[in-house]
Amino acid sequence: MRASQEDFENATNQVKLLKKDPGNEVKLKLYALYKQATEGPCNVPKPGVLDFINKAKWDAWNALGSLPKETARHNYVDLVSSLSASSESSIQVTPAADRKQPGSDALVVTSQDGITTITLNRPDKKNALTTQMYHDIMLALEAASKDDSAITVLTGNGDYYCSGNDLTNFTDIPPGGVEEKARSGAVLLRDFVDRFIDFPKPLVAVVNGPAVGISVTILGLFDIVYATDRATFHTPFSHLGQSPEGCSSYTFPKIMGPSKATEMLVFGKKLTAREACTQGLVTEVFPDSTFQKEVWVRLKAYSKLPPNAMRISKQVIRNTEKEKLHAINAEESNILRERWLSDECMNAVVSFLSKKAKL
Ligand SMILES: CCCCCCCCCCC/C=C/C(=O)SCCNC(=O)CCNC(=O)[C@H](O)C(C)(C)COP(=O)(O)OP(=O)(O)OC[C@H]1O[C@@H](n2cnc3c(N)ncnc32)[C@H](O)[C@@H]1OP(=O)(O)O
Repeated sequence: MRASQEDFENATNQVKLLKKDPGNEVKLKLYALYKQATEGPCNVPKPGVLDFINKAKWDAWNALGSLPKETARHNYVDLVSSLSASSESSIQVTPAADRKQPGSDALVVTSQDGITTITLNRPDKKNALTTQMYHDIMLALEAASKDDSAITVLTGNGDYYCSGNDLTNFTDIPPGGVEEKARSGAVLLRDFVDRFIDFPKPLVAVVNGPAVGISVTILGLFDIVYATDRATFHTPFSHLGQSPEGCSSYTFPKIMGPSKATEMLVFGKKLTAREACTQGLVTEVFPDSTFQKEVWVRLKAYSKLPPNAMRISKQVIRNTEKEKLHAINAEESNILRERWLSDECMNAVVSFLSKKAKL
């Protein structure tokens, strides 16, 4: 049965209500079908190669060739209804019954033995952080701060801990354009980092493999960092035309001294786990073969200590710096907002997305 104009209009409204970001590939498909359904075959000039967002949109629309408007309308309605059926948050929570239930599984939260564990779960993308995941991590931290666990852990599934910001986050441009995107990205970054600054209980990173970008910089806000000897720590901000975040412009010089911090944050020097431990960013390194076993035995023992005493002691250690950290976070986020609009940053993202460059 063909979709009516009314079905089509309902579907365009339904898209705005999707709870889960369907991802850039699907959004491009929706865009292309919408344009084809309303305007027919692609009829605008091809954008320049550096205008990669509009070029991706143009490519998607142009790829539909001479598909009839009616068929495009029908395919659009079908696609939206399949998305609505599966639209939930990307946070998966087990076994605590009172938490939000899963739709997809990019983030898994478990609570056991007095430990709430937040696991990045996109191993095929090296646990790169999508916009949805930033939001879900904030929700998970909020819930963990109030649950009855004593300790909260962040870790990754698969061979990577986290490859940092998902670079395809840059391709999803709102109607307000790139300036609007950079503005909302900076707000998201600031909110995200604020949650780590304010987190009230002992926060532990279990670094199960290489860590990149923001997953490294926020380590300065964790109370303990355990790493496998396979882990590396890489902040290639200059390579990406970007600048440090996660309060690392303050925490790294404080932890390792300004010149070692400069090697990492300005020159993008990648540290091994042992180097990171020597420099104080990592608390302890374990052989990969016994990493999980040793770390979890240790954490289970810690989680049996009186939770209120641990919480209060953490706050005594951290609270004196909180105000300063919030100010630094605000400043770093502002500076990054401008960096994201620079040619240096755009070119680096284009290179990665066109598979020309990796770190
Ligand atoms: C204005 C926009 C604002 C947006 C929202 C802002 C929110 C806050 C932002 C905070 C600022 C953060 C900064 C950072 O984190 S900078 C660091 C960014 N990360 C990178 O540059 C890493 C890029 N990835 C790589 O160089 C390599 O993939 C890597 C060395 C990590 C692994 O190489 P390897 O050869 O082992 O594996 P593959 O490259 O084949 O990777 C497997 C698949 O995973 C995809 N992948 C990996 N990392 C990312 C990533 N960061 N973003 C997107 N996709 C990633 C990779 O493309 C492969 O996918 P396919 O199998 O589909 O090809």
